[in-house]
Amino acid sequence: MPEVSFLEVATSWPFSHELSKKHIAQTQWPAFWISMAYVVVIFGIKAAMVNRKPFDLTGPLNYWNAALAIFSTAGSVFTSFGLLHEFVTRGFFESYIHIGDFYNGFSGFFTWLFVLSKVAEFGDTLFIVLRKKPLMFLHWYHHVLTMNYAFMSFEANLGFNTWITWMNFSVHSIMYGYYMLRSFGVKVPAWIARNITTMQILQFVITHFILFHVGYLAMTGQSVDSTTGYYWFCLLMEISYVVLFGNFYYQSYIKGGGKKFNAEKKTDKKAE
Ligand SMILES: CC(C)(COP(=O)(O)OP(=O)(O)OC[C@H]1O[C@@H](n2cnc3c(N)ncnc32)[C@H](O)[C@@H]1OP(=O)(O)O)[C@@H](O)C(=O)NCCC(=O)NCCSC(=O)CC(=O)O
Repeated sequence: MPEVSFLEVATSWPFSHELSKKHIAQTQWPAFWISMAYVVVIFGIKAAMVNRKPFDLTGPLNYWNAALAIFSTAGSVFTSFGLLHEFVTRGFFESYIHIGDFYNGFSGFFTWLFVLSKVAEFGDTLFIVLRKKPLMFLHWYHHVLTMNYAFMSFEANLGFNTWITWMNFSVHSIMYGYYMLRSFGVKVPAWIARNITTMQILQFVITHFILFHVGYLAMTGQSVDSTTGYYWFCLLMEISYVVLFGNFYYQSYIKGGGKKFNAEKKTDKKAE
């Protein structure tokens, strides 16, 4: 199979879903090995930083978060149009049962970039370890698994990936907006962080409903655009995210008044 370059896909017009699939198919294994190297590198840096002062990376972090916030917002807008087109032309349920035009045109272009951006998002963790901020299991586990799911499942033309892409872009536009404000030094109230965590959990819960519906249709012998392997990969991944983010929510906002709310009270007192 001839190699397909990034530029070839990026400049294909109208956007070619088939070409983007070839591109992701040929990069999915390098991406897998990058994700393994990522784990080694972040823990290596974490260990190397033990006796060093944290780097002040405020400037680069501002640009990083701003870029990801802009990219996610653009992705959210274009995939919203893509999904809306599916609702109007094929109906609400069909938008996740079978694939239509979503992977073509601008929404297809951004979905392809979405997959690739999952490798770029590893950069978040570099900032965490170099700035000596706490590295949560949830964080690196989520980054590794989401990236591999996005790359591996792209070839399978899954109906429900349209919704997953759109929801994740939309939540990330707000999440990176939040991180951007934080790195700019803006004091964002804990209730806003709580609402963002709620939105993250909500996207995983909605995906559960979609998967249950698709699973029910498949079990009753109806046609769905899914495969058994990727269906279970997706379902188990989503279950683990609900558990981990649910626990994060409990620790941050509920247990003993909530870590984030308590930290906020402390800084408010100091400021008085
Ligand atoms: C409200 C949240 C978005 C963020 O909660 P956090 O506890 O991480 O947030 P926080 O306010 O305490 O910020 C932690 C510190 O990280 C800095 N920080 C800045 N930019 C960052 C970036 N791009 N990635 C990670 N950390 C970053 C902040 O400035 C802050 O540093 P300082 O203390 O110096 O100000 C939450 O819902 C969440 O997702 N928590 C899980 C942690 C995580 O890694 N999430 C992102 C990947 S998960 C994801 O992406 C899910 C999805 O797919 O939807």
